[in-house]
Amino acid sequence: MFFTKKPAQASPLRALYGESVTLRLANNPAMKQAKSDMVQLYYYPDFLDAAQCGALVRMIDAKRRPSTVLSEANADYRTSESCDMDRWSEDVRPTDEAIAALLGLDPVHGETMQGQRYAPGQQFRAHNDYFREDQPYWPAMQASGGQRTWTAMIYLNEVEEGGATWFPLAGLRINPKRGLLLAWNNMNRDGSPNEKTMHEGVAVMRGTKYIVTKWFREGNWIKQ
Ligand SMILES: O=C(O)CCC(=O)C(=O)O
Ligand SMILES: [Fe+2]
Repeated sequence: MFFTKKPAQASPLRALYGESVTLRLANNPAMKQAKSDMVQLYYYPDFLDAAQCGALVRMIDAKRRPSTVLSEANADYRTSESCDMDRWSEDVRPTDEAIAALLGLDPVHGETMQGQRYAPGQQFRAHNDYFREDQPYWPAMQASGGQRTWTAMIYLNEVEEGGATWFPLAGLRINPKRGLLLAWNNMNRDGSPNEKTMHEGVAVMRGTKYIVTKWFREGNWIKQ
């Protein structure tokens, strides 16, 4: 008997999210697309101002705890500290809703925004944000809204050295800049997972890196 790896599945629903968000971003003059045939990645400089970034940094500092991952056993895989940002709080909600509106997605698809803090030496090793449907965690993810489609992240400060977000397979490397938002499609045009979206939060060398990340699901994260 042979066990073969199941080929990545195309999905009309995920393809539709790819297409609708792409159209929306293409019509936003503040949004710039990275030059890559492999990954659909967009930049929006100064999406948040200094005061908004500062408020989020203070919240992360107040609530941070060691980060977790779904399946990598390796202890140094994600060494940053994270926290969930309360989407109903008056300090989080406007940013949370602004990100969803920017992408043209209903906020119910958005997971709880995560704050992350990286001290010198801390990193988030190469990974894909989408879920692997052959993993034991998948049924639980399916029940909480299914596959991740788009990722949005915002750098909340400048880092003295290190801390880039690196997409080694797509040849893209983005340096942290306060207020800069990145958004990328984790899927291919046909809605299958795009392996070329593999990325890494490169170790910080000097300074501290603060970001917020928001992952969008194909289904509803918030149950109505
Ligand atoms: O820290 C970074 O630059 C990347 C963070 C990241 O990949 C994530 O939060 O999914
Ligand atoms: Fe990621």
